[in-house]
Amino acid sequence: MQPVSNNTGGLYYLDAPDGTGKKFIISLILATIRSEQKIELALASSGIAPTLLEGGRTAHSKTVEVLAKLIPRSLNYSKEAKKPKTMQLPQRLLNLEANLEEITN
Ligand SMILES: Nc1ncnc2c1ncn2[C@@H]1O[C@H](COP(=O)(O)OP(=O)(O)OP(=O)(O)O)[C@@H](O)[C@H]1O
Repeated sequence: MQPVSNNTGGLYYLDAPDGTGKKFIISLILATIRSEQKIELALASSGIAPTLLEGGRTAHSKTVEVLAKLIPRSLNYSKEAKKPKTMQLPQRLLNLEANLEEITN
């Protein structure tokens, strides 16, 4: 939770044998972030994984479209400074099914 609290972000890979609590720990992370009224998107590349978590979504072109709309709207431009004053982005884009190839590329 430290990278979320400190807004530092990061890439973390959770790998463990079947039935050892991966979904359990991800659900806890999701619930904790959402309880702080922060934005969390849980994404997966295939159909079944996102259905296992609260608010999970399949990461496909529709998701990218939604993000593209969401990001400019979340910018609050200062007319004088001509640069973004505040930017509210999801605290975490949680990819539920990243494989090693996707991570290393
Ligand atoms: N820390 C925990 N305390 C109590 N129960 C737990 C804990 N972690 C996991 N469990 C329970 O163990 C079972 C398996 O956990 P979970 O489904 O999260 O594992 P998984 O690693 O995601 O499984 P899979 O690899 O099959 O998808 C669930 O019934 C879950 O509620």
